[in-house]
Amino acid sequence: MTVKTQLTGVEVAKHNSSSDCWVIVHGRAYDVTEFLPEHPGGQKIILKYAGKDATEEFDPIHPPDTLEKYLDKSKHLGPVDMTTVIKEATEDDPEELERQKRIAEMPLLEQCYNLMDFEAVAKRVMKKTAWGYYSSAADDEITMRENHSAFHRIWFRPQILVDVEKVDLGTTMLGTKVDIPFYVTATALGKLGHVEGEVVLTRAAHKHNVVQMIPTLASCAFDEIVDAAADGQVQWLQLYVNKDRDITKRIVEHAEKRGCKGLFITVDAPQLGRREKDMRSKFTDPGSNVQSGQAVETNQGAARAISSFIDPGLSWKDVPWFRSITKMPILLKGVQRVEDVIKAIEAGVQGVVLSNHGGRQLDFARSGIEILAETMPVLRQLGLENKIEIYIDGGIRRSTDIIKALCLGAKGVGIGRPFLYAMSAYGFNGVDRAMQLLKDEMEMNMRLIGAQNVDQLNPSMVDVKSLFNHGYGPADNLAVSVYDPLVTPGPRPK
Ligand SMILES: Cc1cc2c(cc1C)[n+](S(=O)(=O)[O-])c1c(=O)[nH]c(=O)nc-1n2C[C@H](O)[C@H](O)[C@H](O)COP(=O)(O)O
Repeated sequence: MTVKTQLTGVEVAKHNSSSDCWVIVHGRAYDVTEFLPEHPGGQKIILKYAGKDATEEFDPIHPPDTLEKYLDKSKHLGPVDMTTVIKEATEDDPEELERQKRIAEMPLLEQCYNLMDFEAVAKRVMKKTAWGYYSSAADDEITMRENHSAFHRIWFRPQILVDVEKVDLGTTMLGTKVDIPFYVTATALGKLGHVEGEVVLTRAAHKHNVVQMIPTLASCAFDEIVDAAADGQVQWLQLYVNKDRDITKRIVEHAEKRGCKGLFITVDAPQLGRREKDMRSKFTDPGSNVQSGQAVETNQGAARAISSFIDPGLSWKDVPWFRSITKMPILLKGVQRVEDVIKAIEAGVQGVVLSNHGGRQLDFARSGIEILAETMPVLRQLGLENKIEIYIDGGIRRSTDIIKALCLGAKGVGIGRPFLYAMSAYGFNGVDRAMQLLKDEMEMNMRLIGAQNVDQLNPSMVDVKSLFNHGYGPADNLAVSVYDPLVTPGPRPK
C-alpha cells in the first residue's frame, strides 16, 4: 500500500474559499482558514492565493520562519508535488515588460559614481510596490527632502598645511572598531528589493567592516541575518516595541544571546507615518487588524499592514524595564530635540539616534543634522557631551554629509535608502560599490578639510549660520508630480 506523501496541486486548488482556504508556501500546503481574520495584511491578500502557490507574494514580507512560529502545527498539511501545481498564466503585464526592458538597458555598475546614481537606477528598475515602499515618506515628503537639503546649508572652514599624507577614517561605535563612521541602519522588508533581502547588507557590512542594524520588520528571519554574519561581525538590533511585552522580552533576550551589541529602540513611530506612494501601491487589501480588531482600510500600504503590533503606549517609564532585561547598550532611535537627549542621559541609556525615520513619520520634523547642531552646544554647556553616544541618520548621501555630522559631534551616521537602492539595482556588488564610493570620497574630503583622523573633526571646521534658517525649504515636489510616474494608481481594485 503506497503511503501518500505529497498533496497534489489539484487537491489544494479545491480549498479556495474564505470558509475553506489552503495556500502553498515553499512547496508546502497550509490551512489558513481560521487565520484569515487575524492576518494583519487583511484577508483579501490571502484569498487572492486561496488554493494556489503564494510563495512569491509571501517572501518579501514574511521572515521564512513565520508559519513555523505563528501557524498552529495542525494547520501544516505537508509537502505538495509542485509539478502538479498549475502555474498562473501571467498575462504579459505591459508594465512588467516595460520594466524588464529598462533592466536590460540599465547602466553598468561602474557607471554609478555616487549614492544618488543608485537611486536613479533603482527608480527605473525596481518593482513599483518595492520602489513605492522604499522611496515613500510621510505626507508631502518635505522632511525627507529637508534631511538632505539641510546639509547644503552647512559650509566648510577647511584648515590648510596639515600633513594629510596618512588619513585614518576609523572610529569606534559602542566600543566596536569600524573602518568608516557610518552603519547600515534598519530598514524593513529587504526582500521587496532583492530576493535574498537583508543578508546582502550583512555581507557588504562585513566586507567594509561597518555595523549592520537588524530591523524588527526584516524580510529575512533574525537568525538568518545573524547566521549570515562572519565570525566577530558586529550587529545591532532595531526594536519596534510590541504591545505584548513578553514577545518584546523574548526578542531582546534572543538578540543578546545571539551576540547583538546594541539595542536601538525606535521611539519616533508610535504609529507608522502616512506614506502615500506606499499606499498607492496595490500591496494590501481590506482586512482585519489582529491587534486592535479594526478593519485595516484599503490601500494602507505595506507599512500599516505590518506594523499593527507596535505599542503607541511606549513611554519613559518603560526604559528601566528595558535596562532590567538586557545588558546590551540601549539607544533611543528617533530622538528629535535636545530636551529628550537630556532625558535619555538621565534615564541611563547609552546613546541616541537623532532621526526622523527618513522623513517617513512626522512631516516637518527637523533633520537629524539640525537637531545635532541644536544639541551639542547645550550638552557641552552642561558638561554632558561625553555621557552618551550621539548618532544621526537621514539624507546622508555624500561623505561630506558624514564629515559635517562628525564635525558637529556625532559619533557616526546611519544610512538607509542608498544601500537599499544599491542592493535592489545591483545586489551585493551594488552595496559594495556604494560603500567603497563613500570611503574613497571620505578619504579625499578629509584631506581637503585638513584632518588626519575623525577625532580631529570639530565644530570650528563648519559654518552652520544658515542651518537653522530654512528659507523656502525644499521644493514641494509632491504638488508638482502627485503621481510618481512609476507608482501611478493602477486599475481600480475589483
Ligand atoms: C527607507 C526606510 C527607512 C526605514 C524603514 C523602511 C525603509 C524602506 N523602516 S519602516 O519600514 O518601519 O519605516 C524602519 C524600521 O523598520 N525601523 C526603524 O527604526 N526605522 C526604519 N526606517 C528608517 C531608517 O532606519 C532611517 O531612519 C532612515 O532610512 C534614514 O534616512 P535615509 O533613508 O535617508 O538614509
